[in-house]
Amino acid sequence: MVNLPEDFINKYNRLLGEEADNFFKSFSKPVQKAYRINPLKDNTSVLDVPDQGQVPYGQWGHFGQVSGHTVAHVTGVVYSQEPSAQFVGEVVHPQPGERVLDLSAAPGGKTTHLASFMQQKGLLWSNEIFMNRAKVLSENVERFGIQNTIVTSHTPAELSAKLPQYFDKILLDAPCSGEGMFRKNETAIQQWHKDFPQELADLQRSILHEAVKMLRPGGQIIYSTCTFAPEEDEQMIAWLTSAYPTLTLNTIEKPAHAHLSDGRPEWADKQYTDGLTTESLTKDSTDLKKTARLWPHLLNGEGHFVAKLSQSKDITLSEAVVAPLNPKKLDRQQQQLVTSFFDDALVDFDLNQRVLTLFGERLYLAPKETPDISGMKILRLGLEIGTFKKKRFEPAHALALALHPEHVAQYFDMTPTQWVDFVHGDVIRTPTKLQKGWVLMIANGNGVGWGRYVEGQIKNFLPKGLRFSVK
Ligand SMILES: C[S@@+](CC[C@H](N)C(=O)[O-])C[C@H]1O[C@@H](n2cnc3c(N)ncnc32)[C@H](O)[C@@H]1O
Repeated sequence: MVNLPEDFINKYNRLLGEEADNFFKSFSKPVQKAYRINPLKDNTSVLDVPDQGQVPYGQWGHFGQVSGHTVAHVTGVVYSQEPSAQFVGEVVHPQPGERVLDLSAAPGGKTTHLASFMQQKGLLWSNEIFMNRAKVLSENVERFGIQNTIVTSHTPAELSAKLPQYFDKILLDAPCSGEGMFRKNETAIQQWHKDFPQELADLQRSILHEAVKMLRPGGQIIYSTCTFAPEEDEQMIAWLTSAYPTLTLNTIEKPAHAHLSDGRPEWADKQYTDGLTTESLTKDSTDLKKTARLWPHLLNGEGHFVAKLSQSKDITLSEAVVAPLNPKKLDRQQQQLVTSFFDDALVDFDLNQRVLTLFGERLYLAPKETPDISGMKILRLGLEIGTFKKKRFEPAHALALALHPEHVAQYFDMTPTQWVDFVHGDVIRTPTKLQKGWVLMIANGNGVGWGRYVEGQIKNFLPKGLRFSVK
């Protein structure tokens, strides 16, 4: 049983009234584990993760627990994400070809979900303020095989200075007081104190100011938290629409079978939620009912809040123009090495609609929409193709995870035993005749890394940090 802070109990007893009892009982129920299937992969059938039924919204969510050492996880066919968090991506629902910003993106639950909708088309910009967390985000983007994502590590203000009115859709999955995660995460309870939601609300307001600057006329902003706190939810949206009258709240559809709830208009009144008055001034505002709340006592998942707003098409256009990427060209030797890699190893891999560019010694296929990135802290610039090493070119692990078997000249379909050896870092010996050169290593129909075939042996190019022993 979770040990809840007394101030938290008093606050929600007051706010929820008769419903409070069920709400508090939900904290002693087990956390519901879930995952999403990755539609970007060639084979989306999952062999080694339990399927305990579909999450009631979206097409990719299933209940069940994922282990990090399964084929499904290592090949990026599944992403572990609790069910309520899966609703956020459904609300964003980006279209292929759009420019989308995930402003607080680590570790990547929402980014991988948004990429599933975008089908590798358009630009998905995933930013995370903390570099150590941004690295984890970048690894998850790689495993998922996403080709159109730029991963950066900037403050929201640094980003908005570079990308004014740039995005069609912006998700702010905000840093929050995390009350909705109490059941999942003991540390969230320890960090909480009575004034914590208000402190986070101040931070969220400052981030939202920057987010709005990056929204194009007619664009959409989606704001989400994993907390019940009205200060960070209804009060935040009430503030946002009054600070920016050009933003209009949109209705979030709530299919009956999903047990989603409307936002609570009366909770937009801070005097009321602080218990300073018993009659809320905002109780008749129907607009805030358009937002969505996910309550752990009403559905199978943790606590969440989501709001969707549209920017007017008639706002004044920013005078700052965002210049396009100035791709860094290859020298003649690099050009030759890459051409022979593409000719020898790849088949039918669509290089159009993207820009080949060097970033240090690494070669990337950047999304066509990529803006000028000079001076930015970039961790990933679309699809990493490979690295120039003296007089040779080595394909990137990211490329192996993004390619389907039909995109390569030769692949090697591993048996379950060979997969165990491969993820351990071993050489794979095979009587199968292959051409000398790069081989895409396949597990259950999807790429898992590169091998290089020479005389009956496939040398292992799985990055050392990703190797493990299957017990
Ligand atoms: C709710 S988490 C994001 C979860 C992520 N969207 C996902 O689905 O995996 C909020 C993120 O905000 C980041 N954050 C913390 N302080 C921030 C700030 N001042 N500005 C922007 N982001 C911040 C945190 O590091 C954290 O990664």
